[in-house]
Amino acid sequence: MKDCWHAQVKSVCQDRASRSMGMMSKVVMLGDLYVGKTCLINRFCKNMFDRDYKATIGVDFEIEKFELSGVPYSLQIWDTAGQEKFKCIASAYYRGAQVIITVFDLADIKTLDHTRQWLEEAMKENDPGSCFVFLVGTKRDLLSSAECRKMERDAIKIANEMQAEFWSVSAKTGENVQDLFFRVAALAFEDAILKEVEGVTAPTVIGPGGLISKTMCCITAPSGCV
Ligand SMILES: Nc1nc2c(ncn2[C@@H]2O[C@H](COP(=O)(O)OP(=O)(O)OP(=O)(O)O)[C@@H](O)[C@H]2O)c(=O)[nH]1
Repeated sequence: MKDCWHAQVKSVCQDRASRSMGMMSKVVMLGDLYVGKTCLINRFCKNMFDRDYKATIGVDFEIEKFELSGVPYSLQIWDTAGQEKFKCIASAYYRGAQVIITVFDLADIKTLDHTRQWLEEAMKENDPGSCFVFLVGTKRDLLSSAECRKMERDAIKIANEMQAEFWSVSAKTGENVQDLFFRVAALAFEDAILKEVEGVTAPTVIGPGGLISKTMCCITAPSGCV
């Protein structure tokens, strides 16, 4: 069965690769103003960090291109404004997300409390269970290791409630930023391929993903597949 699943995945990848047919997944970043959403995207997509704050007006997006198992693959990363006055514009872009990243500032506990509300808003526009959810604490560089561990304990509780994967990062130093987005890409890519493989039911939880770089990816079979 596992061999059969691998063969089907391989055939979908080969077919797409031979036809140079790309795949794309939509990622939506949300969270309070000033938590560092734009900086996180800029660190990953442009390897840059800007210490000056420029509020996002409504929404913005970046496309990051990869090649996974020979298949051209892109993440369309939507950066939404945290300011209340732009909420109605930004929420129009929540629909159809494969991945929702709720972002908070590790140095500001109230932004962590607000992540539940942000996720609730995003899930009004998406079907339950249709998205991978990440909870990401930013500005890790501003905290001592002890402060960081304390915040992370609180954040993990909320991540468990949200059924989200928790990551602690810094856009300033770049710590964990690339690993976070590679993990996002691996999960979203596996999910997109699974949906294409006929007769395979997508599992609720997908395994640890594969090793992924901008030029290669190794896909693991879902845990439910024997
Ligand atoms: N020290 C430190 N500062 C950061 C980090 N990430 C962002 N900042 C700073 O935090 C401020 C806000 O960052 P943005 O990325 O603009 O925040 P945002 O969440 O996109 O804000 P809105 O667009 O209003 O929703 C800026 O002054 C950044 O320089 C980080 O990892 N470490």
